[in-house]
Amino acid sequence: MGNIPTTVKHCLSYEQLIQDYPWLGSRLQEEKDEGTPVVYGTPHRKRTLTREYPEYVKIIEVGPRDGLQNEKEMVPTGVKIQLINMLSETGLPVIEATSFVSSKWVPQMADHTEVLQAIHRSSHARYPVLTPNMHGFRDAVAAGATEVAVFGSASETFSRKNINCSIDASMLRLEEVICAAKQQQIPVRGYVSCALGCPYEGPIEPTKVTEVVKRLYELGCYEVSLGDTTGVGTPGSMAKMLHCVMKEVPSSALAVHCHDTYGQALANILTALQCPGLEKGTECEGRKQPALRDSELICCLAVALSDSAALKRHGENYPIIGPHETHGKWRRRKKPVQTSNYVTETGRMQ
Ligand SMILES: CC(C)(COP(=O)([O-])OP(=O)([O-])OC[C@H]1O[C@@H](n2cnc3c(N)ncnc32)[C@H](O)[C@@H]1OP(=O)([O-])[O-])[C@@H](O)C(=O)NCCC(=O)NCCSC(=O)C[C@@](C)(O)CC(=O)[O-]
Repeated sequence: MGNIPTTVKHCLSYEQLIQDYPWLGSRLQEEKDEGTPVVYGTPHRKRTLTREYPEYVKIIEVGPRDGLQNEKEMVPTGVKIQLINMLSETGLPVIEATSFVSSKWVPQMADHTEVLQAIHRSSHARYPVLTPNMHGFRDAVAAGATEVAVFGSASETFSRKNINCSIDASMLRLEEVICAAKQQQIPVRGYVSCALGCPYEGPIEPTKVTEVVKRLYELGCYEVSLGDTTGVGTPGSMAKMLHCVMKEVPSSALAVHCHDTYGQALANILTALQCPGLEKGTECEGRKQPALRDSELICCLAVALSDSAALKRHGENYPIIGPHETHGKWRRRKKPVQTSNYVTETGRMQ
């Protein structure tokens, strides 16, 4: 495997994942041997993992947006279009195409309209775009967006740094966007950044994450993606956070978005995949949730696929795009590799 990073090795080989995280392997083996779910942790931190993995994992490709948004060099519009078209050909069901944010804040996404209008839309895929406010929403709809994503944060400081307003103010903005989208029958996804920690505030309480997720869900997001924005999460903090959020928001409306800054993304995703759904008949905000079985768990796993060789064939010398080092920053690999999978986002469980 040479200098291929851990995450890529994990994507290529489940055995490698188990080798690098032996504790996962032993527990999986225990489960297999005993034929029952494993309960671990001290009594007050008990958590049961499901024995089976979901039968279906929805992959949400976010590379063209989250991957490219902080590239130092401007990625030519044609390359972005080519990348999205190639991703569409892989059969991915959802490809986040671009972002209708301010080009003063994120110059890499300034060509959002050209990108959205020029891509070949596959009939089996959806192409959501980020819209932080009504300005962005209107531009996105005018450019032909048929699905949008709004984003908030569980950290007050991150919210101010990222979108220049408090969490409360952002909810008012997002409510406007969600209402306008509803009127036009445009589905809205939500993101909550810093779900497992903030680069400014450090650890974020799962109850705070839950509060913001619940608000977005109640406003009308059909799915809320829990962002480990700087990749500081661990299987332990992921399990704790999900456990808390799932008490208030049905797992069918949740996704996880794991950055691989510290090589933990796959382990965190594995934890999310093992997380049991709500118990049969659980009351959630007065609505009776459907009974869920392990086999009905649906988890999304967004893997940014980048193929430097393919991009080169199209006349652009773009090295492979790597996992985030800090929020939104992608590490440029010293040497391009042939084809890699970088986990950037995951999850919907149902
Ligand atoms: C949210 C804003 C726009 C507020 O930006 P602001 O400066 O506070 O907005 P404003 O309302 O005061 O407007 C200032 C100027 O921006 C313009 N403007 C206002 N809105 C737009 C718009 N939509 N598109 C284009 N222009 C816009 C507006 O027209 C005005 O123009 P001026 O009159 O000065 O010429 C700004 O802070 C912004 O664009 N931030 C970008 C944030 C961003 O893109 N972050 C990265 C994406 S989030 C993420 O990556 C996390 C995620 C989703 O991946 C999950 C995870 O990893 O955790």
